[in-house]
Amino acid sequence: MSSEKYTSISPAEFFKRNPELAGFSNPARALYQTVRELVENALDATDVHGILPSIKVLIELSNPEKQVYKVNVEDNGIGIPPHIVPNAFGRVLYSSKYVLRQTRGMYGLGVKAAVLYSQMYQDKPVEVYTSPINSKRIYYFKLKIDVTKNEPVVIERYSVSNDKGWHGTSVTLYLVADWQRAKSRVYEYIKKTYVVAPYSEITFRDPDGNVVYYERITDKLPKPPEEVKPHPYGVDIELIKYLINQLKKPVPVREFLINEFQSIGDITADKILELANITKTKKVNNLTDEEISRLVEVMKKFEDFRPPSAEALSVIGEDIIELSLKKIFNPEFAAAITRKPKAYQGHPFIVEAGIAYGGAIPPSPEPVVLRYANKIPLVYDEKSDVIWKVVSEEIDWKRYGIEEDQPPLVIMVHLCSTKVPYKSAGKESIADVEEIEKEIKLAVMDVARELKIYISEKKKEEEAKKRLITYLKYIPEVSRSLAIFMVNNKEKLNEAQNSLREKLLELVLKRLEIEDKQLLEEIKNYKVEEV
Ligand SMILES: Nc1ncnc2c1ncn2[C@@H]1O[C@H](COP(=O)(O)OP(=O)(O)OP(=O)(O)O)[C@@H](O)[C@H]1O
Repeated sequence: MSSEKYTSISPAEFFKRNPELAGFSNPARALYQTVRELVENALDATDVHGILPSIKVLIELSNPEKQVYKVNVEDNGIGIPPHIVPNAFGRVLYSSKYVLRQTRGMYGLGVKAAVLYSQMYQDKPVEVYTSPINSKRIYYFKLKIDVTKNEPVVIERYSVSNDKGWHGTSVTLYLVADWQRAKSRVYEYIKKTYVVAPYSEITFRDPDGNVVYYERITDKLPKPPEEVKPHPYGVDIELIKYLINQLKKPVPVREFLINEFQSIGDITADKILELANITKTKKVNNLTDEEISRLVEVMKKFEDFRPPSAEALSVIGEDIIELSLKKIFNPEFAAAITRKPKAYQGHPFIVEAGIAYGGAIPPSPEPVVLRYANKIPLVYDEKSDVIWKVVSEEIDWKRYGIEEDQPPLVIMVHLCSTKVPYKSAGKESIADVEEIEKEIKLAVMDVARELKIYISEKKKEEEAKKRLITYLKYIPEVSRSLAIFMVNNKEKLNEAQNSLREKLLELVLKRLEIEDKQLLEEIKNYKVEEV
């Protein structure tokens, strides 16, 4: 007889048992991941809603004996309505981001995974202060998660008057962590976050008391993403059933298609229903399972839909990428490209790429690859990411004029989508979806071509300079001989010699088509005295 025991566990219990799936695999990574989840929520509560972010991050050693660290992140975002707070922080898989709009968050897990990790090894609850926009009160909550029930347990709550009109959220978590091992990743994460959001102001105080302040360098916020309806290419049977269940009252299937999906108008709805052999006027609640299945099949194969709307996406933009690359790496060359929107399985996506070369970039056997997804810098698991695969395996850099064994090269790639295909809930690497891989390759090739032009022009200039220097060496001697030949008056000899020098120099420069103004100046100054 079998002695197997069958039980079910709650989502909270599942992530408590498997914290590594959410990125909490050890005390160092847990600290990094906590900062990340809080900062991402802070940014989602600001830039996505058209607010210029001001974010404060603080990490402090709270109990040296047990290595308990306090992490506090405060934002000036939209705040959280008080009746939502307990679930937002205490119920795994509860989110405001299960809609079709590009946000950093998408699973409804991040901050709860941090709370779960926090309460596993120390006893202080999570603390939240929040005030929604225009709220007259600031609300305070202290809570934990009941892991078995996947429910918040509110330990303390109160509210105070919001005299100064503050809005935003401040979250404090305590966790057993390893700052020394997390340090470089936390710094890297904050810096890379700021790089693609230079419209933010970020203050970071670390446990050693060091304060870094990233000032806002532009007030220009990227266009916030808009919520969109699902695209028919992304449809499945369960989605149709879900959308039908969400309706306040049953409507005819034709109206349902037009109202609930993007890219379906009167004519397209008629065509789809004809192909699926469903009566237009049939109410959706009367559709059989077989009819829904036929409808899905037709929608997936229908070729005349417009591609998914890119309104739901918010890119970083070529200007900001180029500016940031120049600011951080101080290269001799930088370029960026934002490609046109594309789609995979009904999800719109855009790939952006940037390249920086030379200057202060140190030579390295492998290029430095900066990976971003929905404006989140991806810091861990580089080698398992499709971006790495494209940059290191699919591009033949020699074809783009890079001949060094250790090129001073930085490649930046940003994927934005309403659905980023992460490999795990820790959101550190992107899966190799064919359409996305192809776009990444095209984007990197676009910027690499610009680099190729730059390198080949630079080479031409350098060769010309070398030739020129050879010619220049002969100019004084040639002009002296010619001058002796031309004038017999000793007093005029110098004058003639100088004028011949000038003319010969001009001729050589013209013949070599030197156009680089700086180089020209250098050569003119270099001329006679040094030769
Ligand atoms: N600082 C904040 N300001 C406003 N709302 C917040 C803030 N932090 C959390 N929330 C709300 O709490 C919800 C849950 O956050 P959580 O980090 O658990 O998941 P998520 O951000 O939705 O998705 P993901 O798991 O992918 O990060 C968010 O969807 C948001 O509505």
